[in-house]
Amino acid sequence: MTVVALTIAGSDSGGGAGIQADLKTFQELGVFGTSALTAVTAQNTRGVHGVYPIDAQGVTAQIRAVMDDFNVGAVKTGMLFSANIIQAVAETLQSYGPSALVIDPVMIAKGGASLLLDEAVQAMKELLIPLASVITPNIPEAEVLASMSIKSDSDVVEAANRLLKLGAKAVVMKGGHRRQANYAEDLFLSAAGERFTLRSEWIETKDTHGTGCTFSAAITAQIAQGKTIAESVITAKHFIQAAIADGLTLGGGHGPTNHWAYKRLGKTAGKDVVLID
Ligand SMILES: Nc1ncnc2c1ncn2[C@@H]1O[C@H](COP(=O)(O)OP(=O)(O)OP(=O)(O)O)[C@@H](O)[C@H]1O
Ligand SMILES: Cc1ncc(CO)c(N)n1
Repeated sequence: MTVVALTIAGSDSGGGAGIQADLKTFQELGVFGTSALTAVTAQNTRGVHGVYPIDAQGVTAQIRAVMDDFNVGAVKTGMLFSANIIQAVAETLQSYGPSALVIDPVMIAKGGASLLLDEAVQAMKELLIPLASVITPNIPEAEVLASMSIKSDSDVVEAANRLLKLGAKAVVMKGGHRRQANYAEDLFLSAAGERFTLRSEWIETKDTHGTGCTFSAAITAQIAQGKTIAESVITAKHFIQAAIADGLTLGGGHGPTNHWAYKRLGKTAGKDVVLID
């Protein structure tokens, strides 16, 4: 049976992040990808040159078109831009009953451009995060959502617990903005009490455009295929490690990761990833 996933996110004309990264990742992991566009960005590896949001009604209509016609196994959200769009997404998804929902709370692109208005943060916390099967903030996003600064390991745990209190069933605190010696470490915590760290070797590269989108899309593809949240996060870490390690060196700025690497490498993909209880 063909498994279907839906991404609700922005377009990256440069193809490394956003909806393009999501659809490529779904494809590589054997899932049929559908999409609802929230905004068009004029973007490349060097930065974001313009943001053109879709109106909330248009976002709702896209989600309805997909949900009314397909049996969607899992949904992910990326760039949502405004409070209006967040409200439309939350209400529309809820009207179909509970879905497996991965929230990547995208806020700022690598070059510093804002992909979420300040006014939208509250809507994200109140309307969307309570629906999350798992939320995958990077450290700056976790600081905003948990209203605290994150410096130490215990801050990471405290912020994760605050996000669980907002209603997410699980959280992955991504470590790409908080290098630990030679490692990139992501902390997984669930409301049911599971906890582990995924550690991989830190890769020296500037080609990290879209790492977060790719990682959360890989989680979504796995959940759609019936894996548990924890299993999905582990596979996604292998996927992103392989994709960063085999970066494509395209463009003059932060190049995209390599979505082909995971499948090509087979069992050796992300082989340095270690799970620490
Ligand atoms: N240099 C690196 N080496 C190894 N793993 C990395 C590196 N940078 C990021 N990662 C991993 O990539 C994944 C995404 O983390 P990151 O914190 O970069 O997300 P992000 O900031 O949301 O990405 P983006 O905004 O570019 O989409 C995590 O699993 C993280 O550990
Ligand atoms: C459209 C879009 N979504 C997400 C990100 C975050 O990487 C980006 N740069 N662009």
